[in-house]
Amino acid sequence: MSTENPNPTPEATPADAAASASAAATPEATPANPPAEAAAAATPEAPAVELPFQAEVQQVLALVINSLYTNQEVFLRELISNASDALDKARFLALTRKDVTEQQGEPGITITLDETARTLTIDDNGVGMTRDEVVQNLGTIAKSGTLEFLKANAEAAKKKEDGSALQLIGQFGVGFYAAFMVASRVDVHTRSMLPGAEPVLWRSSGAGTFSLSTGDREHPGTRIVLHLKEDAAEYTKPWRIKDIIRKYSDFVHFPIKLGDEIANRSKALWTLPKSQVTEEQHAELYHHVTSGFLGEKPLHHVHIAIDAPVQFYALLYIPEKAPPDMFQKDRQGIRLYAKRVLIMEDCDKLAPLYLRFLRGVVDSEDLSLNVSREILQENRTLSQIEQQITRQVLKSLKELAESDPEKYQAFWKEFGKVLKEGVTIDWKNKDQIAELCRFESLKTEAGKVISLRQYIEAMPEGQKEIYYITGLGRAAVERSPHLEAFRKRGYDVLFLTEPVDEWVVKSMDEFDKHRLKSVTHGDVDLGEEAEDEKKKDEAEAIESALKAVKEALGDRVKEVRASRRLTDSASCLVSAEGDPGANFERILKMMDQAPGALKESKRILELNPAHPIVKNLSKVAEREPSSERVKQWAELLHDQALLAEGVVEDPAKLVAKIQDLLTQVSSAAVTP
Ligand SMILES: Nc1ncnc2c1ncn2[C@@H]1O[C@H](COP(=O)(O)OP(=O)(O)OP(=O)(O)O)[C@@H](O)[C@H]1O
Repeated sequence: MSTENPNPTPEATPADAAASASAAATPEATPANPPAEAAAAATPEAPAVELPFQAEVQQVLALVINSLYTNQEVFLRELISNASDALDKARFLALTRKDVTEQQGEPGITITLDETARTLTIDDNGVGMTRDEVVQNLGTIAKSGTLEFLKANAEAAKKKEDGSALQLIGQFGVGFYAAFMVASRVDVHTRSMLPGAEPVLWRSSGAGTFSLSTGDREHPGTRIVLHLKEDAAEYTKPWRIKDIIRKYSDFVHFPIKLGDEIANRSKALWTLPKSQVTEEQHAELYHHVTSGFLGEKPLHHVHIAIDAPVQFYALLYIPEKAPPDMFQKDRQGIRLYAKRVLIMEDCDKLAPLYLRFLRGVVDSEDLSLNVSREILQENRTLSQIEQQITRQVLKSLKELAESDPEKYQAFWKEFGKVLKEGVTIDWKNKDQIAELCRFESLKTEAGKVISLRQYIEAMPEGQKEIYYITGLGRAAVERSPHLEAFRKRGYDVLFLTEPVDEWVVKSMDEFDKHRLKSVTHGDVDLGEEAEDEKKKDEAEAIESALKAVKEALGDRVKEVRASRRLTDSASCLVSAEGDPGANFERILKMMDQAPGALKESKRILELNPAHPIVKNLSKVAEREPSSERVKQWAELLHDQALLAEGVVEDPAKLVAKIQDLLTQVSSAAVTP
């Protein structure tokens, strides 16, 4: 759901009403994005009606009540979180529309406990809900797939007994229903700030239906009364409630009143000096802004306070695990506040795409509350904030890599492939991002990574270039014949095994003055004169093989030449310098962006002049350059080069060729 400016003009128009009435049917409707003008929605004198919960809600409720019962106390966190959001939305509406009903009193949350009646009441003077919104918000489940996810995870989470079950609740917009873990009946008295809204009373015992009637709430806001179950009487004890608030909701930047006391510190965490924010508070805010994403603590946070050229605070979190929506367009992002007022719940203009794993809050004094989403698209202040955030986050990651390499590796494992995109799109910060990149290599163990800087520092004398190989995984590149000469020389070769790497190397010609060079492209020159001479002689010695093989393969290869990169294998295929390369072409094909349009570039077949097969072939080819036998061997040298890359176009045909050859060899062996 997004809290964009719902209506920048002060007067509601018929068009608004029509638009918002249709919005009421959408699950994304929120009070700050009003789905229905109250005038169109309320039916003031209607008697109480009994309505069924959406079928999904019934199942979710059953799961919440019966399966996810450990750590019950978080129900309060969920209700406070909703109240805090409602207060944020009220502030926003009050500042952007003149026609809404004024909020009464200071914005805040009040909790009242009644031991005798065994009730807990949580009251906010936030945005409230219209009748339609009540039905929509407390009768259905907004996010699709919620039930399936809960079902799939509830049992596993329950078994773990580490609280992860409850974390599931917040993540899927079913926070409110957590009330039924502790309450046998819930009454919601609410009244929307929208013009003409009537009070509504929603009531349910969580068993299949809810009733809806005209309420008696005088002012905008929501009061939720929990009639606690017998075994939940502890939640009428002030000390218990205070504890829970301290534990989960201390960061809430509205006062939470409990009796005569304010139970939380009610200060926007991001405005505090860094040293004053505890790890627990970070965890709480993180939970709030991520809707309790899997209940994890943030892996790392970046706390920014900047005064010029634009004033803003930012408290940004990097999750422990990649959020499942990271690659979706409507993923959760960073919340944008202007002068402590939430103006957008998910603003994608605050960080570049390659930092899309960031979650958190940005708050600026320099933004007008009246900005609409369209204006934000072009907003200069926002782009200045984005630049600062980018710089600070990259700096913080660099510090993390230096101070806590293990944690950095954990970060890299989850988000490396996203961060790497930065090399290809952010020219200004390309070098800093390149510094942050990590790769496996010929010399690292599987799963271990090194930086480009570490690579350079470990280069043996004489090595000038940074060598890499691209492919679809460590296993695919590790045994590649292209690495043979490098292995022999003791040169390391970076393994670039993610699709994005192809774009990375195309955007990065060099790093710290060392050229990046693909070991599967062009010629290799490992730089020893004497070697060169020797190779030249060897190449001359296999002249006939080179010619005969080229003739046999015809147009399928660009060239057949003697290899300087093979030591053990007989043949390999390489791309000409400047050609896209086989792996890249394979990736493009998989992406299938322009089916059929992609023409594979031809490659060069290299033969190892020191290999017995090649030497023998050369001798035979001298005698009978176009014989069937020579053609057959040429085919096999080509096939075996493809096989080494894990790609054989027609395996059955290859098997037939091998069988043929074995037949000849075995016949020769039995004939004395
Ligand atoms: N105190 C409240 N005031 C106004 N609206 C509320 C209040 N409590 C709940 N709502 C509305 O009911 C909706 C459903 O609440 P619920 O806690 O089930 O999910 P959510 O808050 O949308 O998702 P999540 O818990 O993941 O943040 C909210 O999005 C909000 O629109």
